[in-house]
Amino acid sequence: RGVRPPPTRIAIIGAGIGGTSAAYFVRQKFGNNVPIDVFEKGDVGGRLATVEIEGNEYEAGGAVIHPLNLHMKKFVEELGLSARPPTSSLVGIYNGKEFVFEESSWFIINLIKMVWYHGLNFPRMYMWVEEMLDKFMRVYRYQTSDYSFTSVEAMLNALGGNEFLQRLNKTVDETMQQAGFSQKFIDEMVTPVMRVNYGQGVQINGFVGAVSLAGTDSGLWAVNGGNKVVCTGLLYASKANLIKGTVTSVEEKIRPLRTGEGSVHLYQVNYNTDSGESYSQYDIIIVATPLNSGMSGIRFPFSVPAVKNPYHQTVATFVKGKINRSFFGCPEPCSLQLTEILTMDDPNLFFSSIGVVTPVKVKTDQPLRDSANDPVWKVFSPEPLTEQQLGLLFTSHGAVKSKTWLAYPNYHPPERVPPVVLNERIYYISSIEIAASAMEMSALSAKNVALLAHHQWYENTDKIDQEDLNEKIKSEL
Ligand SMILES: CC(C)=CCC/C(C)=C/CC/C(C)=C/CSC[C@H](N)C(=O)O
Repeated sequence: RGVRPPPTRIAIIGAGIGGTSAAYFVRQKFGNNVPIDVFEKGDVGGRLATVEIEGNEYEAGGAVIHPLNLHMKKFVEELGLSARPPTSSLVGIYNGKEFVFEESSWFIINLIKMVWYHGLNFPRMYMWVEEMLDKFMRVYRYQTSDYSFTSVEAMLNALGGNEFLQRLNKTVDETMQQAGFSQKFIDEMVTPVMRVNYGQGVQINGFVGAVSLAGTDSGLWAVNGGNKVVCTGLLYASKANLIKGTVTSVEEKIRPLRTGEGSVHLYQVNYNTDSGESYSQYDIIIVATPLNSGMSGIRFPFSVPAVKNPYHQTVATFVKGKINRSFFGCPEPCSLQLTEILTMDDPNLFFSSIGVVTPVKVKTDQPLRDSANDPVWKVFSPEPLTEQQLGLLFTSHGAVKSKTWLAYPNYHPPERVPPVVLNERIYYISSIEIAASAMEMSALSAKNVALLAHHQWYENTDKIDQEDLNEKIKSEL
């Protein structure tokens, strides 16, 4: 049997972090001669977007990266970009009436407060998250050795066995209660973290809950110039062809071979651009945009399971102004120095968090915070803020800009996980988001899909869905 020729053309739908990292990994795997088309109806970067306020740009979507997110780290290094540390903040937790926790600028005071209010819940939480993170890190070894998975479940199982799989079936509330965390700690500390990171409380699944808690680790960072520059960089490095258009449908086409013997099965991507309707044909299609209702609207010649639920709406509103400290129970003159206010679950609260943000570009000649000027605050809320609500949160304000996102899945365990393989040679990167939506999750799903597409094309089955991978890899070393 001869070696199969490479695919004639590969399509990637979506130029967010999933789609652009797929272009990068597909180029690595399939070589320089395969044409890659990337379709994008909006801006390159997708949900990694910025908002401009008075000449500065601020992260409006995916904002933070964990120090152990190795794909994002490598992209930044290889693209010659640089990291920007997040601004230090003083965090307060607000229950709708008063603060249940106020961070101090003194480490020792925070330590005493934490132990006083929550006993050993804090250190235990860090250990709990670190244990999961340790297992999660196995993915990098698997991928470096070219192993791939045909489903999110198979990947999670290879990383953390049944424990990881079970995280998708229970809420983070149940999971943490069963692990012995106090309900007071879950309500006062865990819920606010879920609300700021995923706009939802502790009813989200235990896996995304742990990822969200990893987002409280120290050393988080972002990309200097904006996280979206990783996407433009990856697209450029992959030498893919960007098609600015909306994909409307994918059709299957059977073309008889010229020799008269047999036929080839191709996929036709139909799309609209400013110059009208068009189509192109491909051997492989990678879908890197959520197919959930109200999102992409692409029609396929088959049904896609588990993508019925719409994504969760989150509005990011940027306000340059003076926060109304008396709204938070501290009438002027008020010594409240908090720069990040997270909230507990309270049906009367119209926002989930409010915090000071700094521009995405590090300017050496400008202090990160400038006391002469009002800071820019980012407010997360489920609905756009009304004038009246802005008036409650700010005593005075200048520029206001907002961005409404369908940001991440509505998490409702037990989760129905969408497939990674939608059909023969059609792959779905965004299925990973039901486990957890984060930049690194999309990047690793993209690498998995690039490996899987390559192995399936060249019928390399010994690199797909291998059992006991952790042990197998150890014996290979
Ligand atoms: C399994 C565990 C504990 C971690 C996996 C590693 C990982 C993906 C860490 C990401 C942590 C992080 C930066 C969380 C922030 S939440 C995502 C947020 N919505 C955003 O994208 O900004």
